[in-house]
This record gives sequence, C-alpha cells and structure tokens, in this order.
Amino acid sequence: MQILTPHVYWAQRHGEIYLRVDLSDAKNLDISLQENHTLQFRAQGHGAKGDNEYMFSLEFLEPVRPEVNHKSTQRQVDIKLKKQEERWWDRLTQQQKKPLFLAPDFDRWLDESDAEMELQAKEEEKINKISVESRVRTDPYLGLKRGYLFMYNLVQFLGFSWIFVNMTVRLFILGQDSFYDTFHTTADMMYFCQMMAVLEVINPLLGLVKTGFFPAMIQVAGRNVILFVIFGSLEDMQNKPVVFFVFYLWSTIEIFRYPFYMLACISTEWKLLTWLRYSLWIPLYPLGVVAEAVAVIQSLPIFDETRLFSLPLPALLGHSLSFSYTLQLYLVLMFLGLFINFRHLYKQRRRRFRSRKRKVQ
Ligand SMILES: CCCCCCCCCCCCC/C=C/C(=O)SCCNC(=O)CCNC(=O)[C@H](O)C(C)(C)COP(=O)(O)OP(=O)(O)OC[C@H]1O[C@@H](n2cnc3c(N)ncnc32)[C@H](O)[C@@H]1OP(=O)(O)O
Repeated sequence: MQILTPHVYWAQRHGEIYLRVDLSDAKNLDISLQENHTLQFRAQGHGAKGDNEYMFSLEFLEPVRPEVNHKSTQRQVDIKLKKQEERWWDRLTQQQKKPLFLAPDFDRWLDESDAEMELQAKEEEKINKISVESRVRTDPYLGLKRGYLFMYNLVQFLGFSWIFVNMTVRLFILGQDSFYDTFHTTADMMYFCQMMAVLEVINPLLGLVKTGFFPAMIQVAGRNVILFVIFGSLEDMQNKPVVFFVFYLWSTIEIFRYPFYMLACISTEWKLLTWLRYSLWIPLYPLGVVAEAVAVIQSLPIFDETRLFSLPLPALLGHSLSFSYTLQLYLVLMFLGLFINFRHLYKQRRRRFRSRKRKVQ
C-alpha cells in the first residue's frame, strides 16, 4: 500500500482551528500532537487515490492546546483544536508557503470581522440567556402566575367558544330567526365571561401581564355597559337582532385571543394564531363598535319612555333627566375609545411583527 496525502480543508475562529480531512470510512486513526505545535495524522481510508494509507503533518503558526478532538464519519474526519492564545492567525502553518494538500474550508470559512461578529452574537446570546434565567430565578411565583393566567384564559376560551358554537349552530338551523333569541340562549354565559373579564383590568395593575391598564379598562367597561346596562336592563332590547351581531363579533375575536394567551403562558407560539390575534381586530373592532352604537341608539327611545335610570330633577327644572342623554354622551366616548384602542392594537401589531422579523433575520 502506498502512503499518500489526503486533501485537508481548514478554517479558524478566534479560539479554534477546524480541520476537515477528505477521507471516507477512515480506520486505524492515529492523530497526535507534538510539543503543542505539530499535528501528525495517519489513517487508512478512501481518499482521492482510492483505498490507501494516508498521512500528513502540519506545523502550526502558533501553539495549540494539547487536547485534540476528532470525529470520523462516513465521509470525512473532522478535527478541532483549541488555540493556546485566543487570537486571529494570519495563516495556519509556520511555513509561509501553503502546503499543496491544504485549502480553505469554505463551508466554515469566516474572515476576521465576520468571526468577531459571530463571537459577539454568541456573547449576546449568553448574556440574554443568563438574564432570562436570573429573571426566572428571582421570581419565585412565576409558575403560580402562569398557572393562574393559563386557567383564566382557558375558562374564557371555553366560555366564548360555547357562545360562538351555540350561535353558529342556531344560525345554521334557524337562519334569521336565531337573531331574535340570542340573548335568552347565551346571555348567562356572556354575563359570566364579561364579569370574569374584569380580571383583565386587575391583571396589569398587579403586574401579571404587560397590557396597558387604559386599553383594557376601555375594552371591559365598554362591553359591560352594552351587556349589563343596554341589554341586561331593557327587556325590549333583548330580542333585537343587534344582540346577535354584538355577541358574534365579541366572541369571534376571543376564540383566537385567549388561545394565543394560553400558548404565551407556556412559551409557545403558533404563527397562524398570532397572525389571527393581531389581524382579526382590524375588521372586527370597527364593526363591533358600530354594532354597539346601533344598540345604544335603539335603546334611547326605550330609556326615554321607561324613565329607567333617569336623574330626578328639582320641580323647577322639570320631571327628570332621561338616561338617554348620558348615553348620547357615551356614544361620543365610544368612538374616542375606538380610536384609543385601535391605535393601541395597531402598535401591538407592529411591535409583534417587527420583533418577529428581527428574530428571523
Ligand atoms: C367609565 C366608562 C368609560 C368607558 C369608555 C368606554 C368607551 C368604550 C369604547 C370601546 C368599545 C369597545 C367595545 C369592544 C368591542 C369589541 O370587542 S369588537 C370585537 C373585536 N375586539 C377586539 O379585537 C379587541 C380584543 N381585545 C383586546 O385585544 C384587548 O382587550 C386589548 C386590551 C384591547 C389589547 O390587548 P393587550 O393585552 O394590550 O395586547 P396583547 O398584545 O394581546 O398583550 C400584551 C402582552 O400581555 C400578554 N397578555 C395579555 N393578556 C394576557 C393574558 N390574559 N394571559 C397571558 N398573557 C397575557 C400578551 O401575551 C402580550 O405579551 P407579549 O407577547 O410578551 O408582548
């Protein structure tokens, strides 16, 4: 058997040297390092000249650490060495002229500035990991908080899903007739979900979630005025088709929003769900506010007629001030609330998709 030299490919980082020996099915490997300077390689395998014994020797430009890591695969032998001092080498070997069997490993090749950037990125990743770990370690109640949020989101998801499925099935079976008894079939569940939703205002106050207090307050208060004051207290409103549209629009967004939060509690993300959570509000929110405005407008004559919640006035000023005046003011507030929350959700959407794009790059 002839003794031949295999093709050797190399690349470096500030602290390491990588060698790739082009020898498949290598056997009887004998790799040693002399005086931390010279690598001797000998093995049998299939190289450029068929099955043979191959060997080479490399005298490095600077000393390396005594440990030699190597891994032989079906295709090649990978060798990794650590430089004794972490610095960039101008070339691999002592001799100026590059040995003929040696070539750059372009799969691994980086020039000095790229390698520095890679090093920096690794450092940043390490620092981020440490800061996340220390944050996790410094909050002994994290598990409890996540457990509570997960359960809250699960309950809301089940509640709104029940409403959504119930309304959809009835719509398919009864058609337009289902519009008229939405309240009687789903109000109890909607009451429950919307009472629970008060926690959404409390959670940011307790620092449990990063939601802004005002957007959450506008959302919860806005819906509860419609549910409890307009629909809940006026029987004449309860069989109007507008109830169907309001409840359907509310529950459509929630069957995506709550599962999105549930996944966030277990540090998981489904791209499609994230997209739906941060996109569906674009048509649904204005439609929701329009449906709510219709409900308020329809309730005005009923409040005038029944004098419910009207404000007693001194005899000199008249009998009483109808609650419909308060509601007319509320109509203006609704569109202000729509503007504030639309802007908030738009910012959340941009922040979410911008940070995702950055992660992908
Ligand atoms: C005195 C009365 C005055 C009242 C004035 C009233 C005016 C009323 C006018 C307004 C009327 C509104 C009526 C509503 C109509 C409708 O709903 S129509 C249907 C469509 N609706 C929607 O699309 C709105 C849905 N609602 C929301 O999106 C929220 O309620 C919100 C507060 C408006 C915005 O949500 P926010 O939490 O700020 O954004 P996110 O990006 O989702 O969350 C921020 C981060 O917090 C984490 N998080 C939030 N909640 C939870 C949770 N429960 N569990 C776990 N985690 C949560 C979330 O994951 C985010 O974290 P990061 O991803 O790490 O950023």
